[in-house]
Amino acid sequence: MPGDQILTVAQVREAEQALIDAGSSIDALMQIAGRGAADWIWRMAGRHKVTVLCGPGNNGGDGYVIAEAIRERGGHVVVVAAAQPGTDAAKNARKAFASEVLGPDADVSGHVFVDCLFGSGLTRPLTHDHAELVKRLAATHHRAVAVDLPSGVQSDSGMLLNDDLPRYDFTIALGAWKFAHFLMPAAARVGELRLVPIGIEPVEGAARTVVRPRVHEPPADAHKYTRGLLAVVAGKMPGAAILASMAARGAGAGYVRLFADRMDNVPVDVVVDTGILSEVLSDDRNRAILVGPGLGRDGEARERLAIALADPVTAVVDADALVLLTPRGLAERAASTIATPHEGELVALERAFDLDGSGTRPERALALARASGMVIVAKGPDTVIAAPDGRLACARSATSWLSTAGTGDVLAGVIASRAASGVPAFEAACEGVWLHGSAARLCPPAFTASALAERIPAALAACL
Ligand SMILES: NC(=O)C1=CN([C@@H]2O[C@H](COP(=O)(O)OP(=O)(O)OC[C@H]3O[C@@H](n4cnc5c(N)ncnc54)[C@H](O)[C@@H]3O)[C@@H](O)[C@H]2O)[C@@H](O)CC1
Ligand SMILES: Nc1ncnc2c1ncn2[C@@H]1O[C@H](COP(=O)(O)OP(=O)(O)O)[C@@H](O)[C@H]1O
Ligand SMILES: [K+]
Repeated sequence: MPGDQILTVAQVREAEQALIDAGSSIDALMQIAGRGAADWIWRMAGRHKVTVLCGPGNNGGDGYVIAEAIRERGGHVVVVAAAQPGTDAAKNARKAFASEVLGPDADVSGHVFVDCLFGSGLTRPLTHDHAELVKRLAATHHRAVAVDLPSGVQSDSGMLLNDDLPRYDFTIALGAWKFAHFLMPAAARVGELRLVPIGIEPVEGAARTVVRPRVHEPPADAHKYTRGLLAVVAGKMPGAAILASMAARGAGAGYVRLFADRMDNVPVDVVVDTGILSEVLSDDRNRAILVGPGLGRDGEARERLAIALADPVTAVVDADALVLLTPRGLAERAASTIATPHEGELVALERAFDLDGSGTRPERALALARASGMVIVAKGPDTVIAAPDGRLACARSATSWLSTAGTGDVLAGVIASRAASGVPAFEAACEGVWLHGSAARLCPPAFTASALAERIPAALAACL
């Protein structure tokens, strides 16, 4: 779906050029983009006052188109020009706006502030005057909407080029998503996201957003083994593996078997095996294995990890196992491996695989995926999933209530369950991330990891 793709500035330019080569024009694309954005703003503002701040480039051009579209509908709209239009398309859009344009010193307030100062063309920090103007207008309006990107944000990295930029209620992406819509720190400022399509074709090799998976009911003749047997390897602190098992039970696998030393404190519907790990794993009905939550980091943990990685099924490697993992430990693996590091574990893995950790989060995740041969789920407020073959996906920011102990164990369990259900590694990782974020939305505030695990089936229900 072209609507899922996330493009770099260079990819957007190339894609827009392809549309122009095929007979369109920048002016025509600006009309489609601006009028599409105006539809969203109209829904938000109705007849309340809208102030559009226009910059010198094509983002400013979009602003004049938006203002004219709202004016034509009878809305109350004011344009503040931070600078004169500099591109031909922006000049044409300015000419077509049939109302007054105010200078940057005008004292304006209103309901909705629309930021069309700079978009993807921003290459350096906003000047002091521009930054102050954006902040002032955001403060004198009830709601703030960024068109394409909040001004002051770097499109490809999500970095903020200025301090102290406003937070927006909405960001309306034009043509395609940009990385800054998903990557921190920008992702914390964009608010709700909307996309206005302008006819951009699918771009080969483009990153994608994590979207709701399509999940099918088990076939009529399904039994627990055909739905997938998942082995969860516990260790020193069995609580984490129990949590992962509980989450896994609700994410599709037919049978979750926990390998642990003890049977106490385990919910009745988690099956525990206290046998010898290599024998538990030699069961050829196993479809996936999860190792790491609560594993510990001693010699026994190392041994359990080695046995798990020797198993010829998809492995999800999390928590302590990520710290113990070495390139040698993966050398013999033929089956897929999915690693789910948070930032600290990502740094440890980069060191283990001799990577310098430079670049944006997607670039780092891709470099690690290529170097290690694993699918990398770089989790955090801006979760990124990368595959060794170059596929890349970014998740929409999930609720920050997820920042509580044990939610990572839940994520690992859900991904492992999707893999056990027969979903290939990269897709299982994306599905797991989506289900995890969606279950979190279904929880009340200050939820616990076990409450999150209990909501996984409700999240799954939305995918049927
Ligand atoms: N190219 C196209 O076909 C379309 C582009 N569209 C819009 O065009 C935007 C990109 O337009 P532009 O490339 O003109 O870029 P912008 O409007 O984002 O920026 C304008 C120009 O300002 C200069 N500049 C960069 N940083 C600056 C700073 N801190 N202070 C002062 N000047 C600075 C740069 O030379 C840049 O090209 C997109 O974000 C989108 O809103 C849409 O209208 C859809 C069609
Ligand atoms: N501020 C945040 N916003 C959104 N999601 C978050 C935030 N902080 C953590 N998360 C998510 O919560 C989970 C935390 O995992 P992790 O750090 O491994 O915690 P734990 O080890 O306690 O289980 C990850 O899925 C991560 O993406
Ligand atoms: K903008």
